[in-house]
Amino acid sequence: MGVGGLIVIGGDGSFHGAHFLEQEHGVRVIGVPGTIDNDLFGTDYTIGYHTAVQTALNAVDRLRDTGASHERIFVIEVMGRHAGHIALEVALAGGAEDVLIPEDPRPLSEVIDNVQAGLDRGKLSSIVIVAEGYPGGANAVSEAITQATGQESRVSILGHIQRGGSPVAQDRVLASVLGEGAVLALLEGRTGVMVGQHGHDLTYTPLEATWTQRKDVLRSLYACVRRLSV
Ligand SMILES: Nc1ncnc2c1ncn2[C@@H]1O[C@H](COP(=O)(O)OP(=O)(O)O)[C@@H](O)[C@H]1O
Ligand SMILES: O=P(O)(O)OC[C@H]1O[C@](O)(COP(=O)(O)O)[C@@H](O)[C@@H]1O
Repeated sequence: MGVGGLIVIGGDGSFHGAHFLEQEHGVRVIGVPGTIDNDLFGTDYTIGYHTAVQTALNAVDRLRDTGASHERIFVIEVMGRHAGHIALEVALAGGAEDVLIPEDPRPLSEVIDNVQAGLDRGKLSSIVIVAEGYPGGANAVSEAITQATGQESRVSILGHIQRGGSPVAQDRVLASVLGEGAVLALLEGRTGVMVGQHGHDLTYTPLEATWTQRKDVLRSLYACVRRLSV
């Protein structure tokens, strides 16, 4: 085909295509992780993730104003069909009362107890962050909270605004570092790997491992959200 090398930016769908191009046509390929979900094995962070978190957090800050002034519970749904990375960071940074993620479909009674405990202590508003992939999404969570506590709650589904806009500095830096790493990898003769970053180190993970292995959410963050939401 006359293609010396190909750098593919994307997630597991794009990497599947890149893998088959390499296997079936001998094209040298390097993957660069790009997804707001941050759910790719082989890198601490993916390009787009930090921007999506910041965008969602800005929305949470705005919704908090109505929550406080109107004394309401807000159930805010963030993206993440299969992953709770965005939800966890938004919940922690946004001071949410609780967070629900697909990796841990715990019973809603726990969230209700948490919200009720806040109400009993005189809290006038609460924020619950729900990742899109949690069963039933924000609507189911809101209905259950209202039914159990008798308090009005409002749902806000942030949707596709989380996947666009001007990237935050962390994403620009990450994209620059990984982009350079991908070009250098090709020049060094590497192929069939995704360039990622662990701490300050660049790493190269076989493309197949990025979809056969799973990156877990940071359990320490999850525990921290729940400890701080008292
Ligand atoms: N198994 C596959 N083989 C070849 N190409 C694929 C495969 N899966 C996805 N693709 C291609 O990769 C593109 C991006 O995949 P998609 O799943 O939409 O996004 P992402 O790369 O973020 O996972 C698709 O539009 C499709 O053309
Ligand atoms: O409705 P769409 O366009 O399929 O997008 C929603 C899905 O894409 C994601 O935003 C991930 O997108 P990217 O991997 O392209 O960044 C998921 O969180 C969500 O489930």
